[in-house]
Amino acid sequence: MISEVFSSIMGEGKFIGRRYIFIRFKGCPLNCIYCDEYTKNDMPCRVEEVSGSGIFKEYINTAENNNLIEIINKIKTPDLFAISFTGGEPLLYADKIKEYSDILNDLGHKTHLESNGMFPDKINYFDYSSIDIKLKEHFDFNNFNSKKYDELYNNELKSIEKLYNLGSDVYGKVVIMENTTPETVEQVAKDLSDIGDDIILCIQPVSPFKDIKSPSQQNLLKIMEVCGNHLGDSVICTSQIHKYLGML
Ligand SMILES: C[S@@+](CC[C@H](N)C(=O)[O-])C[C@H]1O[C@@H](n2cnc3c(N)ncnc32)[C@H](O)[C@@H]1O
Ligand SMILES: Nc1nc2[nH]cc(C(=O)O)c2c(=O)[nH]1
Ligand code: SF4
Ligand SMILES: [Mg+2]
Repeated sequence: MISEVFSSIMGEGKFIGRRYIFIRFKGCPLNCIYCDEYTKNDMPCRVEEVSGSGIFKEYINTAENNNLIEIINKIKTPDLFAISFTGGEPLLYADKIKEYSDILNDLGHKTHLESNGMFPDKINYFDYSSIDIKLKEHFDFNNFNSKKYDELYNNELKSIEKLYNLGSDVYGKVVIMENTTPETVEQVAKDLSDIGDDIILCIQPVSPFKDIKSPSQQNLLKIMEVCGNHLGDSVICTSQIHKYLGML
C-alpha cells in the first residue's frame, strides 16, 4: 500500500516551500508520459529514519494506523505545515486514507491530498488539496482514446468542485510541456473559473523527463496570461523546486 514516508519541502503547487511529511501510496491507473514517480510503484516500503536525512529503513508493512502514526510522530518537526497523501494515486486507498486523516486531524495536523482527480466518488475532506488536471497530450494515445480522456477530465472537474464545496483549500495544477498550446490550458482556466474564481491554477512546467522538454519562457508566460483572462491573478507558475534543491 505505502511505498515511502519522508519529510521534505513541498516542491510543487500552492504551498511550495512549506515543510511536509509525504506519504506515498503505490499504484496508479494512469500513465502520464511525464510521471517521475511511476517506478516507485513496485518498490518495497521505505520510511525515513531521521527527519529529512534521506536515510531510509525498509518496512514490510506500514498499513497499521499505529505504525504509520508512530512514524509521523517520530519524523515530525516544529516547522511541519501539513501531511501529504500522494502516490501513485492515493485515492485507490480512499477508505484507509480517510481513517489516517481523521486521526491526524485529531492530533492537530493538517492534511493534503495530491490526486489526479479521477475518482470524484472517493473524495473526502482534506484541509488542502491539489488536483492535477491532465491534458490529452499527457498520454500516449495508443491506449487512451478521446472518450476516455473526456471522462477523466470531467471527473477531475467534479473532484475539484466536490473539494471546493467541502471547504477544502483546493487548487488545480496542470503540467505544461514544450508544445502545450495556450488555448488548451485556457479551457482549463475557464472551466475552473466556472467552479470558483478564487481557485488557484498552478501552471507547472514539466521537469525534463526522457525526451519531454519544458516550455519556452514565451510560451509559459503566454499560457499564464490567457489563463488570467478567466482567473485573474489566481494563476501561479510552480516548478518542482525539490529537484533544484536535490531533495526528495
Ligand atoms: C506523482 S503525482 C502523484 C499524485 C497524483 N497521481 C497526481 O498526478 O497528482 C504528483 C505530481 O507530480 C507532478 N509531476 C510528476 N512528474 C512530473 C514532471 N516530470 N514534471 C513536473 N511535474 C511532475 C504532477 O504535477 C503530479 O501532480
Ligand atoms: N518535495 C516534494 N514535493 C512534492 N509535491 C508533490 C510531490 C509528489 O510526488 O506528489 C512531491 C515530491 O515528490 N517531493
Ligand atoms: S496520475 Fe499521477 S501518479 Fe499517475 S501517472 Fe500521472 S502523474 Fe504519475
Ligand atoms: Mg514527486
